[in-house]
Amino acid sequence: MAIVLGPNQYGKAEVRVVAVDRSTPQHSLVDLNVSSALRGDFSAAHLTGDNAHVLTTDAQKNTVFAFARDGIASPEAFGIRLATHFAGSYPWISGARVAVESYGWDRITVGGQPHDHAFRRAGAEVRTAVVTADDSRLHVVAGLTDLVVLKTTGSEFWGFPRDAYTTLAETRDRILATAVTARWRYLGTDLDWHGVFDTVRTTMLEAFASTHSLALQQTLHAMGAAVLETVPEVAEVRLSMPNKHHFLQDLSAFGLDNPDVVYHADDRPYGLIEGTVLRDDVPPAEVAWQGTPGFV
Ligand SMILES: O=c1[nH]c(=O)c2[nH]c(=O)[nH]c2[nH]1
Repeated sequence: MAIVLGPNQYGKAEVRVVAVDRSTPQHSLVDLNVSSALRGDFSAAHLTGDNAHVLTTDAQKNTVFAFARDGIASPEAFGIRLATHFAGSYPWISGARVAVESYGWDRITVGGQPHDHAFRRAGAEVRTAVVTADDSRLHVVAGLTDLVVLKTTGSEFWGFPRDAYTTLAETRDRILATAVTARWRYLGTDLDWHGVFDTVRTTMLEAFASTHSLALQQTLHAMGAAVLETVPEVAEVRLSMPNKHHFLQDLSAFGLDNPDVVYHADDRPYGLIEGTVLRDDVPPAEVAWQGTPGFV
């Protein structure tokens, strides 16, 4: 038996960089969490500790800060800049993946006016971009995590088989709530990144709201399909959607009725509905998805 070195990569994870634009009295800020990972011939470092091929993770971190000095146009553009730079930096580096998380900040309003330089975190939702430079091809997968949505009607769930352990009552009207985690792969690498992101996000929200849901699975498909119909630059959409159950609370112990008014929002367990919606005329690009956890 021989022991061989298998696939490997290395980089700096979770570089937290905040860039402030002070070019006008109304400041703006970009708040990112950037992770880089390099692939290539790093066998000597693993086998003998010879670091001649190791572009240090410290230098990777420094590159993130240095590139931020020129401005961070968008998570996608910043990721493309970094991934292209790393992949081209030494002959033995064959590819790079740069993952960017972007945290939103809204202006605080004071007396009804948006403040020039005071902000509050925009909630749990995170915008993401993963750029993979591989064999001189670039792949961009954008997305969002924890877009929490709820509708108070327009959701049914019935017609499921009843085995020995099925107790769930059929319902023709229920609360539907989820925290959308979505990733979508672009066909282009030179797009209006903010504009196309906003279109995808709005399209998913509108599809969630306007689809009369017979199952969260159906809603998931409708959201992905709406994105593909609306945005030709998107090749595939992967969605992970927990079913955040809301159970009608029994108030009879207090002599009260409960005509669909008071619910218990349960946090666990939750149904987890995941799926991919894709065009059938576009070649797959699995390399673009490597390292994206939690998606089928
Ligand atoms: O939309 C739903 N899909 C399911 O698969 C499921 N299973 C369940 O218990 N409730 C629901 N709701």
